[in-house]
Amino acid sequence: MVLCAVRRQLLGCSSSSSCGAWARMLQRQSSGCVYSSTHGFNPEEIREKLQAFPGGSIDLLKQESGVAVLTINNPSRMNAFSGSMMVDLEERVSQLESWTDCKGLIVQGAAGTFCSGSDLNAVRAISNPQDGMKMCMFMQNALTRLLRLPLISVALVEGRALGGGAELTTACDFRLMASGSVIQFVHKHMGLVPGWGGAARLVRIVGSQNALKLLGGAVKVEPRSWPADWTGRWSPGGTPRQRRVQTLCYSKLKAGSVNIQKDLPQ
Ligand SMILES: CCCC(=O)SCCNC(=O)CCNC(=O)[C@H](O)C(C)(C)COP(=O)(O)OP(=O)(O)OC[C@H]1O[C@@H](n2cnc3c(N)ncnc32)[C@H](O)[C@@H]1OP(=O)(O)O
Repeated sequence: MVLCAVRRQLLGCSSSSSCGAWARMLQRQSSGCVYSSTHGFNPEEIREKLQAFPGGSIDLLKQESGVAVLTINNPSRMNAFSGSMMVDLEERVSQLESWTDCKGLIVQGAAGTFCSGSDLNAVRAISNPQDGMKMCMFMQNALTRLLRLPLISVALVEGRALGGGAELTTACDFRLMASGSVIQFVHKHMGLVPGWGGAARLVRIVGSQNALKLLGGAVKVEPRSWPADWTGRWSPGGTPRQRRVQTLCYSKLKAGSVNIQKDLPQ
């Protein structure tokens, strides 16, 4: 029965309302973290340390439509992630994991920009490599769980997505870029590698050659230079999954909360 339900879901069956629920339940069972105690990782310990760097918030709006909106909210620092926001993110992901009716997720930044990555003040204050590593493990776990949520997720990029902000966009199924927006893996300027798992996810999205170019050159990705199949920008064809997310995004965009990118249908 389980296999049958999965198969029906894979075949795009929509006749049974329980079909999607089954698949979501199974996917939820297979979701999990990258790092656990077997890797010497103690989330409670790093949570406590991260809370010492407060500021901003990660806000979750659960809409009756089953579409959730996750907002990175720290405008005075261009939505950089403070330590407490990292803990917030993990909590919001847990809330989404237990919201079984959630169908779609929009990840956006507050006040017209997406996210400028890790809060550099917190990064500097986490002064030893061990804690830096634990912070990265914590974020990799949270973003892996975000990506594995059994729903369609889209990063709505307005303004800049830099460093960890660029990595965050790779933890969504799709990236939708407003005109004038930029995604840039600026890590190399600081002698860093993407510590939030963004490099591995980027390879899956754009392939290893393109990922090397984007990471090694800190190339600015702008809406026109980011091919449609990387972003999931509107196109008449596409897979049923792409069409569903496009419809979802379009209704959100029509509602007026972000600027409509020129190449979206009017
Ligand atoms: C594994 C994760 C690795 C990482 O994410 S490392 C962080 C990577 N991100 C960055 O390097 C971005 C650094 N920020 C910038 O380049 C610029 O601030 C940015 C985003 C282009 C915006 O430039 P402008 O529009 O000129 O605005 P601004 O520089 O005056 O910034 C406004 C206020 O926001 C602050 N801010 C921006 N990004 C921040 C960050 N990541 N951490 C901490 N504070 C940050 C900035 O310091 C400024 O604050 P204040 O008004 O001077 O008090």
